[in-house]
Amino acid sequence: MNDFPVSPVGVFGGTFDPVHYGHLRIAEEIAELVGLREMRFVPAGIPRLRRGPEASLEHRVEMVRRAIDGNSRFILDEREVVRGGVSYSVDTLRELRQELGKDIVLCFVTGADAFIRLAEWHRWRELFGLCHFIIAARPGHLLSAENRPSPAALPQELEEECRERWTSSAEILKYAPGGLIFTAQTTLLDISATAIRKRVASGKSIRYLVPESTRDYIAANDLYRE
Ligand SMILES: Nc1ncnc2c1ncn2[C@@H]1O[C@H](COP(=O)(O)OP(=O)(O)OP(=O)(O)O)[C@@H](O)[C@H]1O
Ligand SMILES: O=C(O)c1ccc[n+]([C@@H]2O[C@H](COP(=O)([O-])O)[C@@H](O)[C@H]2O)c1
Repeated sequence: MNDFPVSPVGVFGGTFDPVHYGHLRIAEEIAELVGLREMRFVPAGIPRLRRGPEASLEHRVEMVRRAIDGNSRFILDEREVVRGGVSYSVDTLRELRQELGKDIVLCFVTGADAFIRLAEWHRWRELFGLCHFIIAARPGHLLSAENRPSPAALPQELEEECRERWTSSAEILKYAPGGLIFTAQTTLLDISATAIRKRVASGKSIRYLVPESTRDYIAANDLYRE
């Protein structure tokens, strides 16, 4: 426990194939709501538990770099692509804790769809010793009346591990380096990278789903065309 509030650091891991306004908007709202001193966008090298990605690592990183440019709280953290190979969040969080210190508050951001699969992650129980989780609702993965993923959506071992960790107070997160789970009431945006890739492949517009920098980059590099 920290004796005084510590301004947390957000860690937003993703495949970002490509980054879109769903990511950017929840990152902005969570940074504001939780009072993050920074939000680190961490593009995955080779992501676990999914096929792909379609765009190369360099392209995905570059799209994130351009999309967050100009937001002083948003930072590109390239450690997973530099590390190479399959990306394990436990390695990333361990490194960050070592660099930033044992008292720093780390908040790992996930959409509800990603969180319900947490028990499939590498050394997943260790994650709670390293960070808090901030869950963003996502259309199709709505939250229960208690503002959590419905217990029925969580596998039993995850539900049990989470049971004593839920908090409805963003303020309380600042007093412990990790171990709690908070659901953020962010704007529901039905935007996914899958739908964006499909739209590009079929020659449809992606304007207003992604920043203009991302749209320009995809066009200039001929990404996601079949
Ligand atoms: N529209 C959204 N609302 C809330 N969370 C989101 C949204 N889009 C992505 N996320 C979350 O952001 C993180 C990174 O997402 P990712 O880069 O895989 O994008 P995606 O749109 O889910 O991609 P794909 O469609 O390729 O699976 C995940 O935790 C995911 O749940
Ligand atoms: O560490 C793991 O085993 C692990 C398994 C699946 C996903 N993750 C992380 O979760 C984040 C979101 O993943 P994704 O596939 O939804 O883009 C991203 O940072 C991934 O590296 C991590």
